[in-house]
Formats: sequence, C-alpha cells, structure tokens
Amino acid sequence: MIQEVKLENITKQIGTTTILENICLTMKCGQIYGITGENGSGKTMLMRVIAGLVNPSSGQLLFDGKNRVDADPNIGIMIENASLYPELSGRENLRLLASIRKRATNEEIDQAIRRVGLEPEDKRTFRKYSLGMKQRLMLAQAIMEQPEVLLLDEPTNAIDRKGVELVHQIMSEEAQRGAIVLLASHVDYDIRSLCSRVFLIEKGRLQMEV
Ligand SMILES: Nc1ncnc2c1ncn2[C@@H]1O[C@H](COP(=O)(O)OP(=O)(O)OP(=O)(O)O)[C@@H](O)[C@H]1O
Repeated sequence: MIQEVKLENITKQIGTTTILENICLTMKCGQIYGITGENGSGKTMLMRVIAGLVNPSSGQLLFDGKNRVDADPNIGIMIENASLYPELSGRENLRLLASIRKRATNEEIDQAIRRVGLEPEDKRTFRKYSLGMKQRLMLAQAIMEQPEVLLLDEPTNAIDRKGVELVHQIMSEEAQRGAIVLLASHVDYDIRSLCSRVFLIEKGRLQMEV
C-alpha cells in the first residue's frame, strides 16, 4: 500500500490558460480528503493529473517519494463522462476494463458490483441503466481493483438518498483498508461527514483548508 501521495508545485497550463497553479498537497493512507470549489475551478483537472490521465506542465507528483513510473501506483478513478460501452451489460463493461490491467478477477468484479447495490447477473445494457445506476457502476469500476489511491469526482450527484449512504460506507471502508481517498464534491454533506481534511480550490489555486 502507498503511504503518501505528495503534490509539489503542480501547475497545468493549456495554451495560455493556467488551470492548476502551484498546487501543494500531501495525502496519507487511510484518510479521506475533500476538495470543494466552484464549477470550472480545477477539481476534475486535479483528479486527472493525480490519476496520470493528464501530465502536469510543471511540478512533481510523488508516490512514497517515487515518480509514477517507479511507484506504479494502483489508482481507481470515478470521473464524469467515463466511457462505458452502451451496448454491453454492467458486468461486461467492467470485465472489459479489468482485462487491461488484469488486477481484478471475475469474482472480484462481481463483488464490486454487489457492493454498490447492483446485480452482476443483470443482463440489461448500460444504455438502459438509470443515471444513478450508471454512477453506481462507475463506482464499482473505480473500486474493483482494490486501489491504493481512490479518486472520486462528484460520486453522488445522481444517486438517491439510500445510495448516498452506501457510497459513504464504501468510501469509509476503502479508507479503512488503507487507501488514500480523494473526493471532489459540491455536496456539503458529503464533504463534512466524511473528510478528515477539506481544501478549497479557486481558479486553479488550492486555497485554504475549509
Ligand atoms: N482540455 C481542456 N482544454 C482547455 N481548457 C480546459 C480543458 N479541460 C478543462 N479546461 C478548463 O479548466 C478549468 C477547470 O476545469 P475542471 O473541469 O477541472 O473544473 P471543475 O472544478 O471540475 O468544475 P465542475 O465543478 O464544473 O466539474 C475550466 O476553466 C475548464 O474550462
């Protein structure tokens, strides 16, 4: 398990626009961290940089003091617009994604689907899922490989009340397992009830602890 993820002066520029500016952040295993901020403030971009989906323009991202290549961190990410195949069932989608890294067995995939309150045997295609079901499946995808770092971008915005409690429970369980959990959310309740530390991002700058 990774003990610490450290961001040192992470900056991301696209063209002449600075999207993230000198972000410094240290996250420790077993903790849930929150990031809140207005639309367009940089929350999703920060998640993408930590996940390795986007390279920072400058600064360092260290996993137990090592760069990504040397540390090879196991990162789970739940992000808006995740591309799942509309014509495949939930289980088929996750099996396809799991075949890339081969870290989760079919049994572990089914377990993750059950954990989010869905049914692995459900034959319905992803296209026919409700918004909340889609979001649950994306959470199952994020946790199925037992990640060391779990990044959740607005994980509850389409989920019903009972589902929200379930998502909170899963996040707590993941932290108890030793994962570093980072949650981006506008939902005050999510942030306050779960996170040991909460940061505010404003125009790409990580401001203060709320
Ligand atoms: N590929 C891109 N090219 C140019 N600008 C981008 C790109 N991706 C994001 N941005 C810009 O970066 C800024 C931060 O976007 P980001 O999606 O990280 O915001 P956010 O805090 O997650 O917002 P929301 O709460 O709406 O999800 C925005 O101004 C956005 O327009």
